[in-house]
Amino acid sequence: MLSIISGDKVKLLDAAFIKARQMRSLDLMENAAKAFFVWFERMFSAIQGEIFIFSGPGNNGGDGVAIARLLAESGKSVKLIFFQDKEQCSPDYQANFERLPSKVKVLSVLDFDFQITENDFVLDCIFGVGINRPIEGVYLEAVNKLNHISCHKISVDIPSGIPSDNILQGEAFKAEHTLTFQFPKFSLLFPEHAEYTGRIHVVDIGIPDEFILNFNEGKFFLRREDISRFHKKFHAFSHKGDFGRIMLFGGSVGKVGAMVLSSKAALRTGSGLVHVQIAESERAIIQTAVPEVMVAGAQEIKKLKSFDALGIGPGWGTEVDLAFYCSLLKRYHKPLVIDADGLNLLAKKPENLKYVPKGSVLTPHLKEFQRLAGEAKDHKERLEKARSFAREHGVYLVLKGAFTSISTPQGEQFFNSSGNQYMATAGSGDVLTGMITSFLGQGYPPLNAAICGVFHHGLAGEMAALKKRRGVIASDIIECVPGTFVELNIE
Ligand SMILES: NC(=O)C1=CN([C@@H]2O[C@H](COP(=O)(O)OP(=O)(O)OC[C@H]3O[C@@H](n4cnc5c(N)ncnc54)[C@H](O)[C@@H]3O)[C@@H](O)[C@H]2O)[C@H](O)CC1
Ligand SMILES: [K+]
Repeated sequence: MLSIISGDKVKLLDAAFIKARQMRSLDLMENAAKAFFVWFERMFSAIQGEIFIFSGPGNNGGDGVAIARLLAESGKSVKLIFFQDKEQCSPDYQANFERLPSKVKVLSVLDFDFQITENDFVLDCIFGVGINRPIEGVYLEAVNKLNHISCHKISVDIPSGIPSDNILQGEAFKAEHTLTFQFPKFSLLFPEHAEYTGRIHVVDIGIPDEFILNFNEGKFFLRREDISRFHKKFHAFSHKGDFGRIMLFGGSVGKVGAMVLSSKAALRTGSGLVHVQIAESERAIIQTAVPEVMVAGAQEIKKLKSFDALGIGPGWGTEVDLAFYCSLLKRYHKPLVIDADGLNLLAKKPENLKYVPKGSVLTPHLKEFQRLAGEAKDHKERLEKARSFAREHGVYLVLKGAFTSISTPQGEQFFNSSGNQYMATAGSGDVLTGMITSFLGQGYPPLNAAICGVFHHGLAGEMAALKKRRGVIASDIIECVPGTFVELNIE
């Protein structure tokens, strides 16, 4: 799992690593440039056009100079555009400048005519994590011009202008791809920056994760290779009971589809037995749509404790009897999952939050979270609120969106990397509720259930989008859930 550390710690990390390995900072810059080069060759194998590298005065600019050398040596046509005289640039920038082959054309931004065409590439190496104020003057002018040119655009480490841990003030370079070193910089995960970052790629520059862990501030980035360790292993002698008995509450009149999706998703995630508690009049619908599901009667509701997990909220409506809801929360002492109207009802009467069993998983989207925790001025503040909320109420808070975050009662935050924009479709959240409840019912600790639920849900969305793109609907995501276990090699 990658640790996400703040920009001002990156310098400390580099210094400590260089010292421990007895290497030079220049060598680390070379690693970064090589990592870029390898990625670039893989992504854009048959490039036509020229490569324009815009290099600022710091080490981000230094990366750009080293990249210029590697690309030129591999036969590409490269122009390096600088902003400051060499003497005013960082020592590693200067050292790389000395090593530039003569075939790299070097010119000042003041002399550059910005004649860049569609097939050309612009590499943005103006500022990295060392940016300490909004860009202005020649930098702003160049960024504005580049933002109006149509060509391939790649930011190195972070789009220039965006601070590594804060919301952008002013303007920044708009990239099609951002190749970030070692771990995604925190601000790359903010929705406010989506139009600047383009697709985000993380490349290793040789600093082991365990080393970075020393600088960790409780933020982690979840990738495909991290997921199997959060899974439980089942064996040939496992029986239906081991896969859990769960009960889902929701599906008011006209919204029974939410329960169809949640219950189907739970079954596809591996639940042994799924009961649903829905409006009387809607029973026939669910039993026709999902014959594997059982409808709960008064008996089951009485024996709530015999269920391994509960999922509350999809399509429940806000007319639910609050006394009934509170009695569920009070009578059930194990972690459960709350979504949609289950959350809206808590937002209406926040005093009932105290009845939510500790360790439960709450899965609001941004609007539902706002109802629960109040307005936030930006995503950074929203994530802070999510962290405090999880701590204060002793729950796992899954804040849904791109890079869904999971905040823990201990104050950690995990950011998910799977999924895509096509999952923003009706019922997608109901699917996630079913999946997390299913994992919880299979005996996963709540954090593991949340992590596996969120990652597999996103991966299923990616698989569904391969053939359907914006035509993906929630049922397609469910159909792809079993394939995610195959894809990640989970038994
Ligand atoms: N471990 C790694 O991830 C490595 C990353 N590398 C790269 O180095 C940069 C960070 O380099 P640094 O020199 O600290 O910062 P910058 O290049 O971003 O530039 C700082 C430079 O610019 C001045 N400055 C800051 N803001 C402004 C502004 N708005 N206008 C004008 N000037 C500004 C500041 O005073 C400094 O002089 C990282 O992102 C990676 O790309 C290394 O290559 C190796 C390891
Ligand atoms: K940059």
